[in-house]
This record gives sequence, structure tokens and C-alpha cells, in this order.
Amino acid sequence: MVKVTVCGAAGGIGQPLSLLLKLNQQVSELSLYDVVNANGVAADLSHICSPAKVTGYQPSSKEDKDTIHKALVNSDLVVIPAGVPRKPGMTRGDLFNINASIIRDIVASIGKACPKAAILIISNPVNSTVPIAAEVLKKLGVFNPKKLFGVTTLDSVRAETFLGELIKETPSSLKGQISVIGGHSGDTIVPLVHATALVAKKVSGLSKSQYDEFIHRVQFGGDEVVKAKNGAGSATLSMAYAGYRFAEKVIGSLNGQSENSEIPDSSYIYLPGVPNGKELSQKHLKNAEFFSVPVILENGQIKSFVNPFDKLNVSSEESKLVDVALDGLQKSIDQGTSFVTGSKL
Ligand SMILES: NC(=O)c1ccc[n+]([C@@H]2O[C@H](COP(=O)([O-])OP(=O)(O)OC[C@H]3O[C@@H](n4cnc5c(N)ncnc54)[C@H](O)[C@@H]3O)[C@@H](O)[C@H]2O)c1
Ligand SMILES: O=C(O)C[C@H](O)C(=O)O
Repeated sequence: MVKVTVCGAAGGIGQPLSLLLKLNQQVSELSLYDVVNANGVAADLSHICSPAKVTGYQPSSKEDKDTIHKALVNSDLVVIPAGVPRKPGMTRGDLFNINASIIRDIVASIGKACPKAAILIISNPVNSTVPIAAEVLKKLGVFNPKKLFGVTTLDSVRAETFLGELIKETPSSLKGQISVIGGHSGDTIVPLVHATALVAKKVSGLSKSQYDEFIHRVQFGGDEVVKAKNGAGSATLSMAYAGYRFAEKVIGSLNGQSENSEIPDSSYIYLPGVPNGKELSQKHLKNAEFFSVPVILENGQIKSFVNPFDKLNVSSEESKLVDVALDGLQKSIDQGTSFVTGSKL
């Protein structure tokens, strides 16, 4: 049985994600932390007849660090959707100024209260918030790269949905058949659709404009939702589904379950800290330290990853998309890393 803490539990993502976690029979304790309304959400979810004991944690002031400490202690998994979402006209990068310090401070608390927990970061810009988290944990001397995950599952979910519509396949049948690698914003997102002969054949039947439109839709799917919500935020429900899909895998692996998908979901990870990651980065990724690749989990951490260039039949067109992605990613990684240098934790 597993203790899960959600930081940002009262938000647009936090609430439905906490609901899904409450329904998981393998969660024994669900700790809900937020600067507002955490107690209300916890009281509400606690009436659901599933095993998890739900507790809300709301700090009394900005200086109150005890409450988050209590929320986090003994957590096996911490999921973080805390921070501000985009409004129309903004990029994810525009969220950096506010969300960078939120992530820095939450991750510093994790490093002190439950340094062995697996950490799933949802807050944007993911391309920078994950490097921030890594840097904080390094500074505290507790960084385990196998347990730090940037959540990019929504890109896979979108790729399955949009490609399914195009090639007339049930989207759920594409889970484990296609992959999305890179980062989580615009042209750092790289969908790969030639890994299996079956899907590759169907994709080859698409016109160039249909294929280009598919790639664009996956890369900029977040904008569709931001525009439709018209100032009321970004994807929350699809994100809760996607975040839960990944969290469920981590929880399952903590309970001894193993991955049975040929191409597991990707996560944005620190490559030099996982087996063969440095080699992948040097050979194919211009030494980028953070990149999203399909990850295989064991006991709540990364056991290995699927090397896209060995196993997923990366086409020459997809290879060009990787090159574009790397340029954008490096700037975001540097911005995240340098933010923590000089920060007091
Ligand atoms: N990774 C992805 O694919 C993905 C997808 C969608 C959204 N996001 C990102 O997730 C984040 C949250 O989005 P949302 O729609 O849920 O926003 P939201 O504003 O609805 O909720 C955010 C919650 O975080 C809380 N919060 C703020 N500062 C906090 C702190 N210091 N400690 C704890 N909680 C704090 C707020 O009180 C709020 O309840 C945004 O940054 C958004 O861009 C990421
Ligand atoms: O687009 C956003 O800002 C939220 C999220 O990253 C998404 O992809 O929907």
C-alpha cells in the first residue's frame, strides 16, 4: 500500500486527479496539500468508500513550512500540479516567473520530508520545472534521478486521440503503439508513429498535409484548450486523466507490478542519471540532459528506457523534429538550472 501526496490538490487538475487517486485500491493514504481549500477537497473525497485515508493540509501563512512537511512525511509518491496555468496569448515559458519558485520550494520540502519519494511534476513550464527540481535535490544532496519524472503523458494521450481519428482506429488501441518524446511545449514535442509496422502502414496512407496537421495538433494541443477556455485556464480534466495514467504506473510498480506495454508512456527525465542515458544523450541528443523517453519502471523508479533511435524506427522527418526540439529545450533547461544557483533553500 502506498502513501500519495498531491501538492496543488485544490486546483483544476488537483481536484480530479485526487479523485482518481482516491479510487485507486493500492493507495492507503492520500495527503492533499494546497495553499487554499485543501481541507474542503479532503473532506469531500474522504466520504468515498475506498481504502485511502484522506487528509487535507493547508498552511496558516506563507512562513508556515510545518504543514507541508506533515503532508509529505512518509510519502512514496508526490504529484505536483501546483502553480498558475496559461491564459490566451501566453506561452508555457511565460509561467516561469511564478511557477519556478513554487516548484523550488515544494521540491525543497520534499527533499527534507520524504527524500525517497517518487516525484511527478505537472506544473509548467515542465521543460524548466523538472531541471529546477533536479537542481534543488542535488543541492540538498538527495537527488535520485530515477525517481524524478516530468509528466508528458498528455502529449501521448493527445497523439493517440488525434491519430486514431485520422487513421480510423480506436484511440485506446494506439496506446503502446506510438510514442511522444522530447519536451512538453510546442515544437519540443516530437510524436513518433513508425514504431510498429501496422500503424506505420496506416500513417503512410495519410497525405503530407494530414500528417503535418497531426504533428501540429499534438504539439499545440494545449493551445486549443487554452483558447476554448478563454481565460479560465488550461487543460485540467484531460490532464488529470493523463497524470493519473502515469501515477497509476508508478503506484503499480511500487506494489511489484511490471510494465506489459511494448512502448510504455514517456516521461521527461534526467538522462545522465539513468542506465545508458548518457550514451543516448551524447549519440543522438547533442548532450541534452533532460528529454522525454518511454520509461520502464520498477519499484517506483526508472529501471530502463526504450531507446527511440534503436527501437522506434525514427523516420528522417521525425529526426528533424528532434533537432528542432533540442534547440528549444536547451534554453529552457539552462533557465531552470540557473534559477536554482544562488537560491536559498
Ligand atoms: N504537464 C502537463 O501536461 C500540464 C497540463 C496541464 C496543465 N499543466 C500545468 O499544471 C499547473 C496547474 O494547472 P491548473 O489548471 O490545475 O491550475 P489551477 O490554478 O487551477 O490550480 C493550481 C493550484 O495550485 C495551488 N498552488 C499555488 N501555489 C501553491 C503552492 N505554493 N503550494 C501548493 N499549492 C499551490 C493553487 O492554490 C491552485 O489550487 C499549471 O502550471 C499548468 O500549466 C501541465
Ligand atoms: O497548454 C498548457 O498550458 C497546459 C498543458 O501544458 C497542456 O499541454 O495542455
